Amino acid sequence: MDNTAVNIVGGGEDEMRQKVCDTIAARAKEAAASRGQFTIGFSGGSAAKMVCSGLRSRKDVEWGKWHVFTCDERHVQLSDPDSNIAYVQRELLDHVGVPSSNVYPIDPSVDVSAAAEDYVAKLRKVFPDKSQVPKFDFLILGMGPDGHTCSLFPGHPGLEEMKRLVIPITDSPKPPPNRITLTYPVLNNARCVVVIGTGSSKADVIKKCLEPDPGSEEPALPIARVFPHTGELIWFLDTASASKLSKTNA
Ligand SMILES: O=C(O)[C@H](O)[C@@H](O)[C@H](O)[C@H](O)COP(=O)(O)O
Repeated sequence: MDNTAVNIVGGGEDEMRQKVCDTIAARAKEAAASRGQFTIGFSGGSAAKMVCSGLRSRKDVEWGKWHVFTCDERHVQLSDPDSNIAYVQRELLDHVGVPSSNVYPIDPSVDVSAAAEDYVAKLRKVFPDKSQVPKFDFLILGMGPDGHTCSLFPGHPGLEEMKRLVIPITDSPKPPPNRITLTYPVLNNARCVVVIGTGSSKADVIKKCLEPDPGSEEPALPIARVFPHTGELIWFLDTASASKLSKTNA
């Protein structure tokens, strides 16, 4: 069953923000009703900007049921402008009622390897069954022009990690170099993954992912390896980032 939906939103950033946030609010309502909580992972960059600004004023969300993680995080102090969770805290969580005990920052006081292990322990507070890979209700992913997502970069050994849930990265080509990131076992176990792609700089990589050259022998790009086993995969693209897709998609 192909569980991928490609939504090309032609109405500009505001319409895209509205559609993405409507999707999040709907999945959050379903999760809260059926499981009593909503577990979500934020990526950094433009996806976080779009989602935080779009969710901040919503009144149809049970914020007390949310558990907020980051799909990847820079290994910096929480006061550092590069901190993904600090951005989400400042731009969204400070404006709504998510309990601080339900927000999971990294521990920047330990080295990046220990921070990855600490993050697994934080995941296990919300997903305690160690026989199961954590199953997030919702993950928000961005992608770079090189096809990276989270802090999983082309050609990086982390792409092959199939056991650890979180790994340290010390050579990120996107600064800063030291990060932690969820791995594919977690990404592909989610109930719903949204990929947000905007701007012409992403057009080539989106074409490669969604309309791959059948004769290509290139390894799949990191964002193209996101394919939830049973969950939904929803791409939200604007017209600029979708501009190289064939007419049947665009
Ligand atoms: O922490 C990070 O750097 C992000 O999680 C990263 O994976 C981001 O999502 C992409 O680099 C796209 O960023 P833009 O959408 O801002 O280009």
